Amino acid sequence: MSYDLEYLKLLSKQYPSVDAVSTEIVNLSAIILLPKGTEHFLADIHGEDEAFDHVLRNASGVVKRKIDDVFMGTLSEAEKKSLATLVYYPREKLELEKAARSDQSLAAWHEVMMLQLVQLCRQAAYKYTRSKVRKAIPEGFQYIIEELLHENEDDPMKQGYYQGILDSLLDIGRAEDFIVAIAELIRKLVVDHLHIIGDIYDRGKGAHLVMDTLRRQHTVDIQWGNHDVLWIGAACGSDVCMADAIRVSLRYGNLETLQEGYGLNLSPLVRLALDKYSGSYAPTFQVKSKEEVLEEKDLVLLSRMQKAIAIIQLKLEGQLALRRPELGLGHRRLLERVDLSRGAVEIEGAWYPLLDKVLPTLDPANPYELTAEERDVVEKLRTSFDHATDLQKHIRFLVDKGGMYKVFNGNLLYHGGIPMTEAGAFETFKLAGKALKGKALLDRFDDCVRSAYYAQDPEEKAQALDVVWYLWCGEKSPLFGKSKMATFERYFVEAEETHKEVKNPYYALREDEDVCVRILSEFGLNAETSHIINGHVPVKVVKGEMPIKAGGKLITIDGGLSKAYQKVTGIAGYTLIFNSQGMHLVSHEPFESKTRAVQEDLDMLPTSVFIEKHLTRMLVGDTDNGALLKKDIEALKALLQAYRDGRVRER
Ligand SMILES: O=P(O)(O)OC[C@H]1O[C@](O)(COP(=O)(O)O)[C@@H](O)[C@@H]1O
Ligand SMILES: [Mn+2]
Repeated sequence: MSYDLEYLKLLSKQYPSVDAVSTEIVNLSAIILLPKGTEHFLADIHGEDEAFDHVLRNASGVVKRKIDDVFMGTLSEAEKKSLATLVYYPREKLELEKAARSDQSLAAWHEVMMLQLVQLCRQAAYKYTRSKVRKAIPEGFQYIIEELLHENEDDPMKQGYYQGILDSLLDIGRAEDFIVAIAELIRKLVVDHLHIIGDIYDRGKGAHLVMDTLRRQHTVDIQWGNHDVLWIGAACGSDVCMADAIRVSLRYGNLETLQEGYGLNLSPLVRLALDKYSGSYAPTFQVKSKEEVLEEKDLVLLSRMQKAIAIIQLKLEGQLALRRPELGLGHRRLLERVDLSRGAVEIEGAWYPLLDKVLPTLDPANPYELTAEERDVVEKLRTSFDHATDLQKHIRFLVDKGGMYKVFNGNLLYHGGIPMTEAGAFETFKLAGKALKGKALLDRFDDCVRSAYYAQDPEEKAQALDVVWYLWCGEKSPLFGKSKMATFERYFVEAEETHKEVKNPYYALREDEDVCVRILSEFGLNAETSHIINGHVPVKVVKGEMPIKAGGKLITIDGGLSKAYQKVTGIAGYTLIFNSQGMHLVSHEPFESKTRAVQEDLDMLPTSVFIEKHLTRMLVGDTDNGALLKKDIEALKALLQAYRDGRVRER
């Protein structure tokens, strides 16, 4: 490859001499020979912050495995568990020990723990360059940790020096801070890159806490799930997305995300609920699966609020279906098919009695029109969403770090599916008058989400926001992919056949290896070595379903990290781990609680489900980043040559 002289001159600003450029060439050439960093894949968190946090802290069992390796035969099982808890939750564990020990015993314990953590950290760091480890060390401890990692405490020449560092940390009261810092470093080193395959948001109470954790994560990418785009739409100005995001939260009694997390003011909705829905309501509006015991009167209020916002959602949804007929959401215009005098609704040609006939805000002549009071509620909620600083920060992060899909180190990651016909062809969908399918369709949807966030032109933004709603619940949405979202039917109709949401043919076809090969090729991947990593539909392990499909080409990792799904999966989530030696899928056992984890050294240790071992170790040079580094090395070599033959002068 030949390089433009101007480009080399520009590069010489960063590497101004033969020495500088040579050092960098040696450095990069060494890096590409190191084993690749470990990638972790998680999906379908659904707001379950404590289980998610634990899985991240214990690196899906990798931390415990490293402890077992390093301290085999030297520590008891109880000691190893206690050390593991210290790595996962250093602050909490330190507090517990402080309360339980005398000063003298505490100091002795600190010293032992510091030593053990350094040994463990060495093991976690061994496959990285010094420079990478240095950058990962928390502020304030760079020098000390680096020294300790690169000294051997058994070397008689260095013993005094090594011990001296630990003693002075104890002496000056910095032992606890040191332990917190090195535990954080260990956790960072074992998860080099995190991939989230969608649905951070939904029914669990802590999506906002998960988002905070993700923002602190050093490298992460997110493939949006349908619940995530619902919140993106809600935060960017779509009132129908906002109404539905609130409705789902209330349905699961999740006020934490709305109120504590984002400080959203729900009082206008409370007033509407009390004013219009103070009578009886169908049991389908009752709060589902709330663990904490709420008082009866609170539950009743939540149900009434849920009903009030559900009606607003159904009206706004009808308006959207009318203003964007091209999205094919006409079948969701159900309020116009409600006959209050008969107390029934017509769905696909059949009449069903309404489970709840108290619809005081419904005007049969204008079924999709909000009443003045409803309009006022929507406006006030909108103001609240627009001004929710933390929500807006989270959504910006979600948009910037997220996408419809990702191609990363030979794998294709997406939440739902690629819309397909029964015959197995990529199904087309028209967006802005253009029929699109496969990768092009996903790319266009991706653009729409970004426009929903960034577009300045109000009409462009409004169009994009309606597409975001479609992504949440549309039949040909790659993130949803079911014939309908039967929200109305679930609330108002008893007949179960109306609740059925028929999945896109993709979900059956993905069992077929040829189909997966075609999908991988569509995204420019070599199907021989690549995998599709999928979420969205919980794997029914209890019914014998396997997460590995299509001869290993597709791995679906929605294992029910969320408690709501554990009945169908029978496990408590999956993590896929992709390190230099291959791919490893593990399943988790249910997580009790952070409190019990800290107090009883309870862990959430995984069971191995599937392993695909590489014949040779995969090196940094074999990764996407490695390919970029190799290009950099070529350019640097050209610069070195240019210095040598005088075309570029050293600075
Ligand atoms: O159990 P609920 O609250 O009615 O929610 C069910 C809804 O959730 C969905 O399953 C969507 O959520 P997922 O993306 O997690 O599957 C819809 O298909 C369905 O209508
Ligand atoms: Mn989903």
